[in-house]
Amino acid sequence: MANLPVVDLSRFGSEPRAFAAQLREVMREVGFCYLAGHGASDGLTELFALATRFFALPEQDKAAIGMAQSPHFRGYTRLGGELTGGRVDWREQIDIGPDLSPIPGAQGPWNLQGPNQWPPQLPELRPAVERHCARLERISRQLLAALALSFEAADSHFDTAFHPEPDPADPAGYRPQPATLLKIIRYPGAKTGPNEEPGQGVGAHKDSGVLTLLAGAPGSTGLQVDVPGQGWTDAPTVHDALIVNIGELLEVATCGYLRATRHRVRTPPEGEERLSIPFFYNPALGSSLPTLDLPPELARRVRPVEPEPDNPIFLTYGHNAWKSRVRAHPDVAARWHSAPASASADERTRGDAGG
Ligand SMILES: O=C(O)CCC(=O)C(=O)O
Ligand SMILES: [Fe+2]
Repeated sequence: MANLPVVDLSRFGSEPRAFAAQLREVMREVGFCYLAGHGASDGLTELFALATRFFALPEQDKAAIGMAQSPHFRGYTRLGGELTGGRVDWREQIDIGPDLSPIPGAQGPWNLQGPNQWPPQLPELRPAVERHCARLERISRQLLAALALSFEAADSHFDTAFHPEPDPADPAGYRPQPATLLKIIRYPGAKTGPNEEPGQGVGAHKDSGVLTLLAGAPGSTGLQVDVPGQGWTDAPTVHDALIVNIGELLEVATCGYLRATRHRVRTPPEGEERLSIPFFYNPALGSSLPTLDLPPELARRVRPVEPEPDNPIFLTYGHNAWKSRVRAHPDVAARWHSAPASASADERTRGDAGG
């Protein structure tokens, strides 16, 4: 049963305008949908099987690739090792990004470029992740092309933010490419008392980037979406569908026409677990998403981007991601980076972070 709208990507080829308009309105009204017809299901069974094997490894093997060892916020985070909204999340996870060399002498957000940490016990993991990420990157590009079209912009409108030309002002060693992030996550079940709310798997948040494509393992429960006008709504895994939502930067780039919607994961019941693999499609670290010039009939329907003074949005992707990473993993920040989440000229006045 799908509690969120369903859109079918296979329609984009045959009826691009109709598909694009449907996606735009769904991402305006709800900010979340199930995506069918995406063709990326094949690798997921294998990836979830590898995830199960990874999480079953002894604690010391998982700790051997602990994020605390990575100035680039890559690797394993143990249960309770992450915060959202200042509260502990009850999940364990591996964070994986583009596997690149660090930028020599990097400051602040430039530290987000760097190598991953892979578990030596599972040599199959890296190729499986890389295949999955390549597929999801193609799907993300299609979705952004559709959204651009739906606002009467060129389908390539957003591409420069993801694949910018090298700029002489960039730090030496910076590789401009999409700063994607894949998380492989396990939420263990826990007992709740008769009048107790389930615990915080991950606290309520909006994603800080552009697009998120989430795969849940079959039967996994616990994801909830704060659907406007409806409140917290369960978003169970639907066979062969990805869950897609937009992040803060796309809300800003569409002047609030599209909506970044809050979501959370509640701890599953005792004896169950949730496995999920979200893929975050983000611009290059040094890029910001170009704002769309909305056609007049759509411009009349924009909404102000809600101000959230505690949580500014930084338009340059690297700054916005740095804010979220430093908040979510203060131990990593304290060990490697003395600088706080950097304020800069491109600060906006709204936002919430997580993911
Ligand atoms: O695990 C999930 O299903 C959701 C994860 C999430 O929202 C996030 O990491 O940003
Ligand atoms: Fe999220």
